[in-house]
Amino acid sequence: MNYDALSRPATDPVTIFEHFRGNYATELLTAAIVEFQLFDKLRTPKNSDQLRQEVGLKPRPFVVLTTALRAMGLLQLDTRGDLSLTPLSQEHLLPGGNFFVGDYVGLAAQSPGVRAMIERLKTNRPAGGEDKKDGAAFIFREGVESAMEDEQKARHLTLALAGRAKNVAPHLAAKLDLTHGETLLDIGGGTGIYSIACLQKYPRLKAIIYDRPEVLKVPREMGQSYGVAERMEFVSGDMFADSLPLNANVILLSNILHDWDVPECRRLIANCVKALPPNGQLVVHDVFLNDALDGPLAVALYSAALFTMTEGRAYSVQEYTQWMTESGLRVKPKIDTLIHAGFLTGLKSL
Ligand SMILES: C[S@@+](CC[C@H](N)C(=O)[O-])C[C@H]1O[C@@H](n2cnc3c(N)ncnc32)[C@H](O)[C@@H]1O
Repeated sequence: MNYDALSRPATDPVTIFEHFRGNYATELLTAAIVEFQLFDKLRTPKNSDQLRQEVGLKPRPFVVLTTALRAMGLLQLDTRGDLSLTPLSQEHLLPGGNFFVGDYVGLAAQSPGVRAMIERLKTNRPAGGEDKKDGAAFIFREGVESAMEDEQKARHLTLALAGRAKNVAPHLAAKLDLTHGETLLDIGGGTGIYSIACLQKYPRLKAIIYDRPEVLKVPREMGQSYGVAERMEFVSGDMFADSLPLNANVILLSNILHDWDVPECRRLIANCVKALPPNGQLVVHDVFLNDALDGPLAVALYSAALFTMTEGRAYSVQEYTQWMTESGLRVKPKIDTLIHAGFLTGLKSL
């Protein structure tokens, strides 16, 4: 009997993900206090870019750190771009204050997680990316040591994502209207579970799973188990360097753009739009920070996880909409799926 990718979990696993990512709050807060003395440097409000240069961080780590601290209610940003302390951080995180708790938080300063986070923030490089032993998880591009090129590691990492995908895919398939979808190109498709759910919902739909060669071994097996293999195609390539298949009228980027920095996101969106026919759709399925980049806290902490593992972070609807619009797409309002995720659909004009 075939597996069913459309049945939903009876309970919402979101809190498990939130507990699991809680360590990033400890790591970022401790790094801000102990390593960067960020609160001390903000005794008077300071332009955000000036503070960034003072602490010596590149834009991506600085955004990840300050987004989380703003989501924790410890920093605020005004309309001129000045960062300042909140009453909470003023009272408890300024050295010398009667109710200062920074030394207490500093007890975690030598923990391996905090040290690793400080290293990532300072270097702006993903864990394993320069390391021939491990390789970076989930990302491949020329010049980065990637775990996705190793059969066992690629399988392990890809199957680990299946746990999340099986919960979320039924929600995506229920809300993504593919009535006019003929072929869905799932770029960086991993297990292919999102496509498989759509194939089960839409019996005439076909799907192309595009990924690295070692990863593609997994969705080939999944297609058989879920009984949709005859409508699946598998194409290996480098989504940045190689041309994308041209025979799809819907392209899905599920949990892809959050792995990359802004220039790569813009490039990939532009490449997808080029590969689509007129009236084709680009679907960006991901997590979303709010447009002010000060929350929600759960997404800000997930952004830290993405930051340490990949070259990306979480982005806002406004950021994605800007990149999609500049590539010529008309973007529809976000629709939520599960576990802080949702999708934006961009329509290519005729
Ligand atoms: C975070 S996973 C997302 C998997 C799946 N779409 C999901 O939502 O669970 C990122 C995927 O992108 C693939 N990938 C990374 N860099 C790539 C590249 N340059 N070309 C093609 N695929 C790539 C990885 O192998 C991995 O399967």
